[in-house]
Amino acid sequence: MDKKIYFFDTTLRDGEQSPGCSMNKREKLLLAKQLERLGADVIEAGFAAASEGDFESIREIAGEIKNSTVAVLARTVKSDIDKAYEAVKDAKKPRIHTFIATSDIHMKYKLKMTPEEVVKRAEEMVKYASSLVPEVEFSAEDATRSSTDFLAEIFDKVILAGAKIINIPDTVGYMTPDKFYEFIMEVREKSKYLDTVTISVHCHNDLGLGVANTLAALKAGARQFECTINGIGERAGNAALEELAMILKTRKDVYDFESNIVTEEISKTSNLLSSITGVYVQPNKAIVGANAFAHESGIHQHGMLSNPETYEIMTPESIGLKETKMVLGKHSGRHAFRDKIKSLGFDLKEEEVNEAFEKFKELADQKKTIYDSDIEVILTRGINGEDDKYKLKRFVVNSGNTISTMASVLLDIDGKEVEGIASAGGPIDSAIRAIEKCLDMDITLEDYSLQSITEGTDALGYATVKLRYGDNHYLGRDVSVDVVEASINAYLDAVNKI
Ligand SMILES: CC(=O)SCCNC(=O)CCNC(=O)[C@H](O)C(C)(C)COP(=O)(O)OP(=O)(O)OC[C@H]1O[C@@H](n2cnc3c(N)ncnc32)[C@H](O)[C@@H]1OP(=O)(O)O
Ligand SMILES: CC(C)C(=O)C(=O)O
Repeated sequence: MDKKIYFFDTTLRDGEQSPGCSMNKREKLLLAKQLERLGADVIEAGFAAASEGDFESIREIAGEIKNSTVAVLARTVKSDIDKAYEAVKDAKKPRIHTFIATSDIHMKYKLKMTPEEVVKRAEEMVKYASSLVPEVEFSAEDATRSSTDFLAEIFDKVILAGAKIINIPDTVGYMTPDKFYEFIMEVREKSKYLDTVTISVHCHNDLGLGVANTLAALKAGARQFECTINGIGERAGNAALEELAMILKTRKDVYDFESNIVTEEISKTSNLLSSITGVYVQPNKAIVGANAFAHESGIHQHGMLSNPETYEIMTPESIGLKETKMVLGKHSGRHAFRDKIKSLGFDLKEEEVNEAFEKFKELADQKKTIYDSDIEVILTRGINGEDDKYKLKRFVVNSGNTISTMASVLLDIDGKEVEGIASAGGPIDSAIRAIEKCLDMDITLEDYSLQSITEGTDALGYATVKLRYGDNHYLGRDVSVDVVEASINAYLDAVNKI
């Protein structure tokens, strides 16, 4: 059998049926162009009869896209097909995709048509669409809850009427991989002509099996997949294009097929869709999630640094990412920490690395995410201070909107404990005054500033203090997630310099 797999992307049609994923004309065109760069064989641009806006978007996409087929969806209704034709007639490679439901429940309750009427309608409309464009696809909606005898019958009729692609959608995501394989094989056996056209599948993800069912269909002879970027689509979505593309690439030993997908465009396409719709994928989403190529735990990071294949079956470059992310956090070890230090340009002795590592672990216990700037601060500020004469032992600040602020600071001054208590404008002011009470020195606070230097509400506060003592000026700095602590230590840093 043919080894070529046709990727039919329906992000702009079924994907757009996801609540919150509507796109305007400009956005649809932007995405269509990116899908073309990604190598989608077919781009289903929309449902022309749905609205004037959708019609116009499809028309514009049809005029711009040259390398992919531009498909448009239509019910087996003449006016839908006319509208669909008007929308894609200028495309270099147009396709009309028409569908009608074939399961008993859909025919009886939704269409209110007999099976005979459904077959007749499908046959007539496929014939009509085939008189307009060279490529017509027919879908049997809710195929997987339809009788295989009935499917074989309707497929044979529409193939004779001109359908070139027959789609077997798992409309409600009811299939399991083994069952879907058997189902397709059974329809193929019962149909006279199905093997003369391209078999397609369109799997929904209601049971989380969209991709698995698509792969089973591939084994059963399907050669076109209908899928969407990030797996968006009606209800739980459709089979995710990026997952299918990377499965075919990574497990070529199991699925020896060819496709046109340029996998290096995957990350870009996924990001573009998210930024257009505002619907972002969960961090652990396969292939395109923020954590798909990120490692936090020490044992994994050590393995990755020794040989990336220890924990990665695909390279980040293969989906268009620059590199694997080594996320430093409380599960990280010295190997990754040392590597990060080097990449930030620091050349430290082993004892300094160990000392900084301890500080980093302390910080990681307090902060969810450790940014490069956090590490830089630890490296520039956090690895000295042991020989200081003035050290903070403890501080307590009482503050609120209905009480006056009170700070108590306990210092270790040359091995002796000295406590100061003060009440002033706010927590930082009170703490500084409390320190001043501990010191028998004529110091003037000339300047003070506090900056958030990392991200998030748990960001590190960077305090800078400028003191005058005699004729000289002394600068002190410190950093902490607690801004009062950072301020006290910055003050003491300057005092120690005195
Ligand atoms: C499984 C899928 O994803 S199928 C695609 C689903 N996508 C969409 O529905 C998005 C676009 N749809 C729309 O904008 C609207 O539904 C329209 C414009 C197509 C039709 O709107 P309305 O005329 O107001 O009809 P409404 O949507 O309420 O009902 C659907 C009608 O189409 C009929 N119908 C449904 N599917 C088909 C079909 N494949 N072929 C023929 N008729 C169909 C229904 O029986 C119903 O007919 P009725 O109005 O005579 O009762
Ligand atoms: C129109 C068809 C292909 C569809 O979207 C479905 O059955 O889910």
